[in-house]
Amino acid sequence: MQHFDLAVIGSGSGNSLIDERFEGQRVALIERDPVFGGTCLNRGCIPTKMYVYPADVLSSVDEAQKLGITLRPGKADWQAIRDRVFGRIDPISAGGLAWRERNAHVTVFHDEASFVDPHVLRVGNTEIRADQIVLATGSRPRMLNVPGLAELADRIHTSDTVMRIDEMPERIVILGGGFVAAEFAHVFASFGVDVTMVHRSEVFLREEDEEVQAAFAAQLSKRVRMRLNQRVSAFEEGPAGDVAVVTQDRNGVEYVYYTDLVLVAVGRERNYEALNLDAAGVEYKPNGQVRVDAHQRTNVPHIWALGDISSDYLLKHVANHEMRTVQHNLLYPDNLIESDHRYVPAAVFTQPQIASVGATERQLVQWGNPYVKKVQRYADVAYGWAMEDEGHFVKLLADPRSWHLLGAHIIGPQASTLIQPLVQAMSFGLSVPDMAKGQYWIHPALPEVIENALLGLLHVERPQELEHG
Ligand SMILES: Cc1cc2nc3c(=O)[nH]c(=O)nc-3n(C[C@H](O)[C@H](O)[C@H](O)COP(=O)(O)OP(=O)(O)OC[C@H]3O[C@@H](n4cnc5c(N)ncnc54)[C@H](O)[C@@H]3O)c2cc1C
Ligand SMILES: NC(=O)c1ccc[n+]([C@@H]2O[C@H](COP(=O)([O-])OP(=O)(O)OC[C@H]3O[C@@H](n4cnc5c(N)ncnc54)[C@H](O)[C@@H]3O)[C@@H](O)[C@H]2O)c1
Repeated sequence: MQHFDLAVIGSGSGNSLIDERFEGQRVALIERDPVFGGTCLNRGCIPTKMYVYPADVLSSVDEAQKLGITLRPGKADWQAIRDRVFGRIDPISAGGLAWRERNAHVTVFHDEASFVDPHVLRVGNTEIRADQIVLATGSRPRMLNVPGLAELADRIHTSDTVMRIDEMPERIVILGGGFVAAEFAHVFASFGVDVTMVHRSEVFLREEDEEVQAAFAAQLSKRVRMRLNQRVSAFEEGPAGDVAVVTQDRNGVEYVYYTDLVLVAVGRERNYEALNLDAAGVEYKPNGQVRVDAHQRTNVPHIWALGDISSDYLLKHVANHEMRTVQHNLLYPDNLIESDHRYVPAAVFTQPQIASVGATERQLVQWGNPYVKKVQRYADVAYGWAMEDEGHFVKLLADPRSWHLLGAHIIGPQASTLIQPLVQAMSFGLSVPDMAKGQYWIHPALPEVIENALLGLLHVERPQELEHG
């Protein structure tokens, strides 16, 4: 049996872990997918944003009129966009694998890994032994278990497949109301596709602040049909050889949506089943989330986990952070470090963009935390005037005793960029007055909307009990 110092399962964030500092070790890297490099590179963050950018450019035509310019409505060449995206990504994936296979200290296995015992993995038809094992097996799209799925499978897609289709559909039904649904709704609507979003609950983007949710629904509903509180009950062949998506609302009333293509975007499931975790005694939650401590160590001391398989956050920047924790802890076992999950930001690259970090107002109310809030409109700062902005804002929540930020929520252009100084302030404990007044803010740049939100916080009325404290 081949013996390794380290076995890493999963070539996404797991692959990045194996840097030159592991050159003295014998390392096994195991990947079951013929495509190397994991979700973010091949079917997640990167290709989606490469579709979002042209969607942003195309949809800017709608903004032009109010600025006094006339742009001709554009047209998306699906095949050109698709080929540009994957013409760039596929060689990166293939090149990454080729480079890895040339590493003398790394053996790449192209097979599925499962535990035989805490130190032994079955990899295809062979068994290997490793002193340390890292689980980085990620997640996959959740599929709905609905009649008609198998028969119409060629037209029912997930985020794994929809970006590679040959022709852009005229109509698409998107099932779900989370990040994936929101981003693809923007992409397809901007490309001129007739988009219907069907969601089983009553709000889109359930984790976001309520004011952001409301603004998002109001703005996206101008471009796509949004249907709430409906569950899919069947997929059927439609009269025109299309797909009939049959849904039911909470009162049992049935609806039918005819479409050329369906995108199922109802969340993700962790890739834990094939690992046979019980054979290693590794603890996991009923949904497959592997339990880890702050060092990213499972209950079995030589088995570590990172990224979607174990994290509360299915985000690449979190997977990368956790990867660096595991990397350090493998290299310096006498000086273990912890992952920092205090201020994890997220951005939804839809239109309008959304970004957030920290608590929502709803959470602060639930927790009974005193807070002050300021909602600052883009439209009230100079750059917002230049943009003739409507409906976008920054919402800040702060502790009126310590003046530390508790949450930041942005909906509007460049939200994913504007949030970063707020993440920095929260991470390093910068107070609202210091951040607002202790530095220059470039005039008349868009971050003035953050500056004004911070200054505004200092002027809102504080809860009465604090005035006398
Ligand atoms: C459409 C989409 C858009 C996204 N956009 C963003 C974004 O903009 N920003 C962001 O931060 N995050 C985004 N994400 C989330 C991000 O892609 C993931 O959080 C991240 O890629 C997880 O990385 P990972 O290393 O944990 O897993 P992965 O990258 O999924 O890697 C896991 C690998 O393990 C392999 N594997 C699984 N089981 C086994 C086994 N038993 N044996 C061998 N190999 C196995 C899999 O084949 C896979 O290659 C997006 C996700 C999706 C789906
Ligand atoms: N920009 C980004 O950072 C980005 C982009 C895409 C995805 N992601 C990550 O990937 C994760 C997965 O995205 P997602 O949109 O698939 O999931 P999600 O968890 O964001 O949303 C899933 C939605 O589907 C609904 N749902 C769940 N089960 C259902 C069922 N059986 N029937 C009908 N509806 C159901 C949920 O209510 C929820 O609204 C995100 O949570 C995020 O962490 C990040």
